[in-house]
Formats: sequence, structure tokens, C-alpha cells
Amino acid sequence: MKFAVIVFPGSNCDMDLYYAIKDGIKEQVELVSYKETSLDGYDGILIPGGFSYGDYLRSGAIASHAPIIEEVKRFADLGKPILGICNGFQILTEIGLLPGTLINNRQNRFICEDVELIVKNEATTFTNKYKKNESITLPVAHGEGRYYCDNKTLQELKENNQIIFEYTSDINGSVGRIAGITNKKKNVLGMMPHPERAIELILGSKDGLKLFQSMIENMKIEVQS
Ligand SMILES: NC(=O)CC[C@H](N)C(=O)O
Repeated sequence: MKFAVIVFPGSNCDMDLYYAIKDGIKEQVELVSYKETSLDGYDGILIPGGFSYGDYLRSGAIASHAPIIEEVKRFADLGKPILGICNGFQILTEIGLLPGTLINNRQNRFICEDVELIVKNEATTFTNKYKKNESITLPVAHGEGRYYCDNKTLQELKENNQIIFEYTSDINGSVGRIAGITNKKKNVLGMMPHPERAIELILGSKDGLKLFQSMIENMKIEVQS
């Protein structure tokens, strides 16, 4: 199994993700430039956190026009797994692979802290090593992390079980305390908290590890079938 971590100008969690895969689940991983136009040979795509293009215009807005994006969309259409964390989540909403958007935190400042989340849907490629409603702790570090969508979209997210992670308290004003969602097909996950920064206890939590373990297990099953 081989993962690609897509690197944009201003990505700054790319190496965290790289090591989460290399050392956390001991699988192959390569950094792939935003200038590339092919993702052939990769089984999973990871879009890291950071400040792509300095978050100018809106976080993720300029990255959504990068050369690699058409290929990310093609990969999603094929049903292959894509995980976007923080700025990665912002990019996934900008390119329309996930509904809604991320806007300034209600408190209008950057927040950086460990937060408690509930795993609302454990029956996905990304979460099936967790228990339903399991409480986990992951760090957040964002200024534009407030998930927003209209009521109709929120209803659809609920009906299709697309809400994957929910904050236990209202940390930034997100609609429905949403911390992470998937697309309808459930092969694209976007989340604001950082599982790649919580893969060993020395980092304060290893609650993020099961996410990568779930992904790899399901990717292997998919390839065998
Ligand atoms: N850690 C990150 O990805 C930062 C996210 C982002 N660009 C923000 O501040 O909203």
C-alpha cells in the first residue's frame, strides 16, 4: 500500500502525516508536489494541514486551482480513500468533494489545544477501529475551523451518517459541533482535528492512530477483493 501526501506551498503538517504513516502504521508514503498531474500508483491520498498559499482569499481557495486537483477529483470518483486534515479539509470543501465550508472561528482567533471528540460513525473506512460514540482526544490548530453549512445540507449529512466526528463542547461555533464529515460515498473524509499529531503517548495522545490503522486495513481488504 502506498500513500501520497500532497504538498502545497505553505503546507506545514506534511511531515507529521508522512511520519504518521511511515512510523505509525509502517506503510509506504511519498510526498507529492501540487504541481504533479498524476496519482497513479498510490492507494490512498492525504491532504495535510497548513496555510496553503498563505490562506489568501480564503483558506484552500487558491490551492483548489493547483494542477494536482483534477487528479484528486478523479481519485475520489474511483472510490479510493482521501483524507484531508485541517487545511486539507478546507481544500476538500473548496473543490466540492465535501459539502459546506470552513469559516473564521467564532472567537475570531487561532485556537491551538487538545479537544475531546465523539466518533459518531464508526462504520467507515476511516473509523472502524473505533467504537461507536467512543470519546477521543486530538489536537486542533486553526483560525478558520468553524464548519458551516445550511440546514438542508445539515439534514442530509445526518440522514446519510456523514458526520464522523463531533466536538463534545462548542470550541469554535461549528454547526452541529461538527469536527469531521465524509462525502456520501464515504471515501473522502475531511476533519479539522489532527490525528497525525496524536499517534504516540509522548505526543499527549495516541487516539489518532486507529484512524490510520482503519484506513490501511480497509485498503488491504479492498485490494484483495
Ligand atoms: N493547521 C492547519 O491546517 C491550519 C489551518 C488553517 N489554514 C487555519 O488556520 O484555519
